Amino acid sequence: MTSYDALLLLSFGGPEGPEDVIPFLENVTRGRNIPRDRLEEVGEHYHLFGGVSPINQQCRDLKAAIEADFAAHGVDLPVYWGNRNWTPYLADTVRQMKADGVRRAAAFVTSAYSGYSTNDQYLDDIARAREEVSDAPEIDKLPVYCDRPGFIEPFVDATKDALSRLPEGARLVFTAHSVPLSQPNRDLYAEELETAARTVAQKAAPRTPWDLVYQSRSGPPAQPWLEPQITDHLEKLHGDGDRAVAVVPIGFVSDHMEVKFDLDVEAAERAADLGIAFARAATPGTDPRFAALPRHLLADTK
Ligand SMILES: CC1=C(CCC(=O)O)c2cc3nc(cc4[nH]c(cc5[nH]c(cc1n2)c(C)c5CCC(=O)O)c(CCC(=O)O)c4C)C(CCC(=O)O)=C3C
Ligand SMILES: [Fe+2]
Repeated sequence: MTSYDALLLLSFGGPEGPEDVIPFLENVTRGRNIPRDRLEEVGEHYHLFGGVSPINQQCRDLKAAIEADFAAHGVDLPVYWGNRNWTPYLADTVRQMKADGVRRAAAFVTSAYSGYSTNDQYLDDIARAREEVSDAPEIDKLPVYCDRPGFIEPFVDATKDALSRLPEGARLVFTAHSVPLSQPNRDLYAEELETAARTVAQKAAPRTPWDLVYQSRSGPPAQPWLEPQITDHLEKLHGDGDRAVAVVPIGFVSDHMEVKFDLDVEAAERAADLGIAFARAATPGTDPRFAALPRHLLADTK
């Protein structure tokens, strides 16, 4: 079905204990002009969870789910896992792949969209890791998958579920990670998010009004980023008389820290202060339809 001899699961990485938090944040923000205050604040988010980001376990679980999907469908490819910002570091994974005799791998990235942070930066990671390993295997990133059923359908079900936990008349608020307006491919990222949100809204609740907003901005306050921010938007909705929102993290594939803190703690608290009923939709995580996506994307390759 494919000329690849391995699948590489490529992700962001996160700390696995309190002593990892600062070195992890330094890795993420190296050369990126993030104020020290912001770093300390984000460090506190991780410490609230014992210094452990959920993202690494989610990657282990997703890797196991992909392996199970491959096994159930007769796809005989080993699955490797590497990260940009924490162990297992991508370069170490590439070194292991080479040692195992892998020649040509396809990379499935835990980010569904085009845009710099969501696509191009992962391509840079692959190029840099390959430079560190002599005679490294070839690695092709699989295509952006924000429009694929394996990504959309789990969100449709999760959106229906979140609405079912709320009173009548709830609004839908789709949310994604903000990026600086100066970031390359920012418009493409925002357009793809808009399309994904519209598709999920139409399938899950065609008559429910929806908005697309952003979260987790960092950078210097004077630097413009994609807006509105979710917390500001909750205030606006409150002013308009809305009293229930289902929040759908359409910009993410798992319930990692940006979901567990920025939505489940920060945005939920703001909603509670405003007297807005709040339900957060699950991300695809290890949904079998999502775990089948690497196989479907591979089937389209030569
Ligand atoms: C578009 C996008 C995604 C979605 C695509 C994808 O999933 O890849 C994403 C995901 C994530 N972002 C994450 C964590 C962080 N992102 C930061 C900083 C930044 N993110 C940015 C963008 C994005 N980020 C940007 C433009 C910055 C500014 C610095 C820079 O230009 O690079 C910082 C620094 C502190 C802060 O300022 O917040 C942290 C700690 C985690 C791990 C969560 C966990 O540990 O569970 C995940 C999955
Ligand atoms: Fe981020």
